[in-house]
This record gives sequence, structure tokens and C-alpha cells, in this order.
Amino acid sequence: MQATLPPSPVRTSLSVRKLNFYYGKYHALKNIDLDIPEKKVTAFIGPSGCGKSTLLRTFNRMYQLYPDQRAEGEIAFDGENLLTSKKDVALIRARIGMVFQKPTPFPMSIYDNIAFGVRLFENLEEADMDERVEWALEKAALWGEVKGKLHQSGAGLSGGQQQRLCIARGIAIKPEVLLLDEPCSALDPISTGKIEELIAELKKDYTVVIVTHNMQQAARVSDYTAYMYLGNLVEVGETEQIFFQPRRQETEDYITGRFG
Ligand SMILES: Nc1ncnc2c1ncn2[C@@H]1O[C@H](COP(=O)(O)OP(=O)(O)OP(=O)(O)O)[C@@H](O)[C@H]1O
Repeated sequence: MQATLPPSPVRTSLSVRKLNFYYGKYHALKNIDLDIPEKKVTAFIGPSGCGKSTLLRTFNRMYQLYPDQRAEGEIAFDGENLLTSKKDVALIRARIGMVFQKPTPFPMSIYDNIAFGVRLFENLEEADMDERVEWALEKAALWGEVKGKLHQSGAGLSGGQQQRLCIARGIAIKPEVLLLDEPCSALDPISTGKIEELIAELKKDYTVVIVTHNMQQAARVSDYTAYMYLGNLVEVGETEQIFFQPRRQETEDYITGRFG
């Protein structure tokens, strides 16, 4: 008889406890408790305005740019509370990268779009930088399409290519977590398919958290799904369980389209 190893336990990358978030007086996230598993894809779903993007943006302290926005509670990452960490926020964002809804290439060449962020954190020789740029573009499934035009502007790429360039830029600095805020909403179905394939690849090396309006997309790409409503986390679990055997009536109503 062949011995089999027990399944490896899932490790937690980000551990959210009693998280509350305020836009001025508006209470946008209410007592959220959630573990984000390492090297898995976790999707946040829920109706418009339920707080998906707000929750995602707490993970790299994006809200800190706005004086009236405030988070309370704990987001444990690598042994410390991200919300109160005294570390330079740029260092946090280097470990927890983010890709936005609309592709946002920098106004520079494809090569420099990748190299720019790397230069902030590492002092690489030219050959090593070339290698890093190729590696990131390869990982983002874009190398084949751009290798002959690395010194042309990133703005000259198609929307789907620009989004993969932004993902390449994000992974070039070797983060541990990649936050994707509706990364496909501005893309056509073919580009969306490419990004979804890419997400499946990325989870081998990274923890991925994705906000999506598209439930089919959540079902296709994620291992875990969290359903949110009015700033509350209603239910979180393995994607298959959430879609086929939700425990809460509200989740079932949303998944089956009886709500909203
Ligand atoms: N800058 C802001 N100032 C005040 N309120 C805000 C701000 N941004 C978001 N909100 C409010 O916080 C709540 C959560 O918004 P959030 O963008 O996180 O929702 P969402 O689930 O991502 O929505 P969508 O799917 O439409 O993007 C909403 O009620 C929204 O109106």
C-alpha cells in the first residue's frame, strides 16, 4: 500500500480581527473577522457599495492618503498589526501590492514601467534588471507580446496588455500578497480570460485577493469566497461551499440572483 502525506494545512497570510472602517462618520466596515489563506485566491463578492474595495484597501493602508478615513482593529501580517505598524508604508506596499480596476501604466516605456518600482527597493546591475523585467513580464504572460518593443510607451498597449503590464509591475518587486481590485472590469472577454489564467498561475507563488462584481469569475478563479453586505462579512468559506452549499440564507439569495 502506498503511503500518502496528509494534506498540508493552509497557512494564514493576513488575519483580520474586529476591523471597523470609517469614511468620516460613515461606518463602512463593521467588525470584520477574516483569515486570508496564503498562496490561495480569495474573492470578495457582494452588491455594489457593500465594502469590498474598502476592505481590500485596508490591507495596504491605501486609506491613509485621505485624512478623514480611519481603520480600527487588527490586520495581522507577519507578526504585526498592519494598521498600527510604524514601518514605512512604502515597505508595506512593496510586500502587499495592488492592481486597480483601470489599467494605470506609468507614462514611460514598458521596460521602465517594471524597472521603476524595482529601483526604489533594489540596486540591480543592468543585466540583473533586464532579467527581472523579463521575469516579471513572463510571469504576467506578456513577454511574448512585448519583448520586441520594451522601449516603446506602455500607453501604446491594448487595455488587456496594459493590465498585465500593471500586474507585471506589481510582481516585479516580489510582493507576498497581490490585491486585485476588479482587474477585469475594463477588459474584453479575451483579455479577461488571460488575466484569469494568470491568476491561477500567480497563486503558486503569491497570496491573491480579488474584488469582483462577476460571480462567475469568483467561482472560476478563487479557492475561497467572502460574501459581504452593507459593511458586514456575511459568510466566508471555500468557494465551492459558498456557491453550492451556502450556510446563510442571504448568501444563497445573492448567489442565486434572488437578491439585488
Ligand atoms: N471616499 C469615500 N467617502 C465616503 N464614502 C465612501 C467613499 N468610498 C466609498 N464610500 C462608501 O463606503 C461604502 C463601501 O464602498 P466600497 O467602494 O468599498 O464598496 P464596493 O463593495 O467595493 O462597491 P462597488 O462594487 O460598487 O465598487 C459605500 O457605501 C460607499 O458609498
